[in-house]
Amino acid sequence: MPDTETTSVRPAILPTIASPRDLDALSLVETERLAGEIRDTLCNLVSSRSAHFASNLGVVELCLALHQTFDFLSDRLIWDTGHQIYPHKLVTGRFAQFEGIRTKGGLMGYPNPVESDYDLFVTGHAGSSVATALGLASGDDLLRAHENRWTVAVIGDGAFPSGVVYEALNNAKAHGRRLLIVLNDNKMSICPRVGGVADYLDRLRISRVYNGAKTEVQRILQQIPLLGDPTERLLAQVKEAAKVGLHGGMFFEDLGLRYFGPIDGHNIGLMRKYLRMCQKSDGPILLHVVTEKGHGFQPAAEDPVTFHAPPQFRRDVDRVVEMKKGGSRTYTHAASEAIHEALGGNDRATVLTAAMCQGNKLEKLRDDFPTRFFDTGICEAHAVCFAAGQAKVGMRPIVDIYSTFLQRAFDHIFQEVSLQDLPVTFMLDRGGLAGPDGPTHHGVFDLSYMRIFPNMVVMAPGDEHDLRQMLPFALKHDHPCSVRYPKATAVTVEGERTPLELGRAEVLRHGADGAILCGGALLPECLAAADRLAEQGVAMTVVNARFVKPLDTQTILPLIRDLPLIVTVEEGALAGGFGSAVLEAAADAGVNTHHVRRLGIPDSYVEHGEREELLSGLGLDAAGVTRTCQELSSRTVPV
Ligand SMILES: Cc1ncc(C[n+]2csc(CCOP(=O)(O)OP(=O)(O)O)c2C)c(N)n1
Ligand SMILES: CC(=O)[C@@H](O)[C@H](O)COP(=O)(O)O
Ligand SMILES: [Mg+2]
Repeated sequence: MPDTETTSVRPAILPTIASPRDLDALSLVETERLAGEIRDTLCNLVSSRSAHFASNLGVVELCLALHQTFDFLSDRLIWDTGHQIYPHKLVTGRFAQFEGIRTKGGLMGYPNPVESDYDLFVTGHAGSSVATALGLASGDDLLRAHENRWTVAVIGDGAFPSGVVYEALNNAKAHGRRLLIVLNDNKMSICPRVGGVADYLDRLRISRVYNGAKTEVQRILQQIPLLGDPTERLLAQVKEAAKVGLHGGMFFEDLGLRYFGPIDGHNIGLMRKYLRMCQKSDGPILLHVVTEKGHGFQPAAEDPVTFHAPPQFRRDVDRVVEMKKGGSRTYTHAASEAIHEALGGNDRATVLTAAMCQGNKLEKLRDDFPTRFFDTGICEAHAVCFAAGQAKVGMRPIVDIYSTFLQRAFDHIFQEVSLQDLPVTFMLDRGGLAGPDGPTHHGVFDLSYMRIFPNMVVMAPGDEHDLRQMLPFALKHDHPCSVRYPKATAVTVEGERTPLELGRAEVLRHGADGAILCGGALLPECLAAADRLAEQGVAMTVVNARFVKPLDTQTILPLIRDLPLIVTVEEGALAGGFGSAVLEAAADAGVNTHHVRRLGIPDSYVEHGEREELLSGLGLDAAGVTRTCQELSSRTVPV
């Protein structure tokens, strides 16, 4: 791709903002100018690498209004999910480091308390902000009520249907005396938001009740000065307005929250007035703010799906000149094609996504099988129960989901699926290191958490060839199954392959000096390591385990018994993963394991960076596997 065509002017105000308190000196006009500079900075960033974009463009004014109203060194702020945190980072002292965001060693693409006191939790999963904020508000109330600190949760309309939000709303009246929930409604999740809550929010935008309230609240707000004077007397009138039911949002009101809005989330002056009104009031409050995802950059506003996290692109002012092409074919493509074939060949097969239609490349499935495609919204627990229900009555649901997000549904995998022994198939995408999204998105626990459930078959394809066989296998198997694959280019290992059989591994190389047992898609790395070692005269056996459960003990145990060194390899947590399964099986069979080494993710969180560099740092690339085998072979003790 040619060099970026930079059309932006150097920011003048943004570099002077060392902390949000520097925003206090800005006039409204200067604040609006700053909003433009922030947008320009965001545009420049995605000219050099893929990053979350449209969501950030949409919250620039909201972010500025919040920081100009509250002091988030004492008040508390949580951005739900955290993918829209870039403007916040830019005004909380991180402008100078911003260029390196999402690169190894650079700023995280999500909130990170290590970077700033303005970030409270490392997050990346959606929906938890309201509950966490309620806890903060409650704790502050218990510990320092006299300080009148406010807690603000900003949550998007995509995240808002998450079940945990309602669990928190249910408690909000009791504990949220100084809780403000800002509902950022841009009519979008990554794809258009779906479901009854979305419909309700749409109705709130247009209801006549709301229009009446708007007029009334506007009248009161007109009397609230932008800066300075106390507003208590006016709030009494707002309370009255609420009492007589002039507001929309009765659902929230009935739960004990005060509902204000919807208001224009790109009008900084108006938002500051509303926020000040909230600040002078009692919580819990829900402020409904309407924004446009991609605001300020026309192509993103017109196509927020593509521009949620677009590939690198070159722009000319408000125009995309060139967008980096799609790149290589990934395991996600392979899985999506396999699911398409499955639905095509089996009327009982359905596919479920929890708001990741785009990420899982399910658009074609959605269009070709509209009655058997289900988007539950960001509601993973619901998706799993829903799948269990479908399976119970004879369907063959495929839950296509990121490994990390399925963690939300742990208890339902246990109770609704595994305990009932229902034939639900989990296609676990991003099983492994997710790259620039970092620790919130790395899918490194699924082998450990899936393996513990009775009835569950746990598969880890070594390559695309395996993956393509595993889905049809799962759909024929009358029990729960999972198939996990990484966010990586799909590879097919050359040579003759053995057909897939339950609980059977595949031996791809034979060698008497040791064995590499591979549990998943690092298989090409293991084969490359074996090649390098062969060049040095070390002949390694390479096993493609395919099944982490049931484990092929028939193949694996004799190797451990007979060969002088064994290395297990997996792109997952060592605790409880594939290597653990191998050690457990050996221990249970009384086989000595002193010469077994496990390679995988250690007991710590892996930072963000490109997947390849992270794998290399963990010794999980061909060079690392080779190194481990060399080290072991040089101090091999006879078995
Ligand atoms: C538990 C969980 N599931 C799925 C995702 C993937 N995801 C990230 S952002 C997003 C859409 C969020 O929509 P919204 O909250 O409205 O924010 P917007 O991008 O519109 O600003 C989704 C589905 C996630 N981060 N966490
Ligand atoms: C914020 C979020 O959770 C998603 O936008 C995620 O970053 C998508 O990841 P992929 O790029 O791997 O689909
Ligand atoms: Mg949204």
